[in-house]
Amino acid sequence: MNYDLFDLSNNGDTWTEEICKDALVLRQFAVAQAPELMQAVTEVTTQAPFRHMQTPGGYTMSASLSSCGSMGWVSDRVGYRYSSHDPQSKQPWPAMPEILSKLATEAAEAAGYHRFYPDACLINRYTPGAKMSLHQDRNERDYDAPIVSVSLGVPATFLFGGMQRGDKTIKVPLAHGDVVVWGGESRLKFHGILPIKAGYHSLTGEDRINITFRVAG
Ligand SMILES: O=C(O)CCC(=O)C(=O)O
Ligand SMILES: [Fe+2]
Repeated sequence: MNYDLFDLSNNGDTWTEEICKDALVLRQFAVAQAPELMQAVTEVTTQAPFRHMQTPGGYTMSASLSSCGSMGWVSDRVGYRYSSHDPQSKQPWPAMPEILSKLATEAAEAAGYHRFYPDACLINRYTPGAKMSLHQDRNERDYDAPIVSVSLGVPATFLFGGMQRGDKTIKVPLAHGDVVVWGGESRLKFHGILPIKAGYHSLTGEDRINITFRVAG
């Protein structure tokens, strides 16, 4: 099997696994709060609905997305970037609900990153078959802050690679409530999501929801 992450700690309900240096999975870290997190996601996406963005290369992303916080990630024919406004509504992105920012700060702390205060929260929705190709998160202004990424609903296989697109990848199964935190030497590593298999979760239906926190600057 290609999956044997090193178990760093185990507190019974939640445990921590290392993908590689400076990349951790906090298993089940967000399970207890998941219903409230989903409620916050629904509040955000009522104001800024999920949409499929265009890539600079002219493709349409299979995951649909929304954002909250002072900066939101956008993609169009011009490129990838952060914007203070939702290009669809021309309004500022919805404020980041406290339950989301607090969870992000706590998860970062649990992974050893102190004082992580994200200004950008990207929400990805994957329906069956949707995926995210290997990419680096590199539109943020500085790379000192980690990325905190929360999985809800239907499971996924996360690919985590190296500094080059062609580097070998590790397959990491992500379940409802798992949180991945990567920073330091892993901050710019390529990662992606394999096509989501058909499934069902009582909180999200057929979807997988991913909430990704960054300091965009
Ligand atoms: O859905 C995920 O778990 C990863 C999302 C991601 O890599 C991103 O939004 O940049
Ligand atoms: Fe990413």
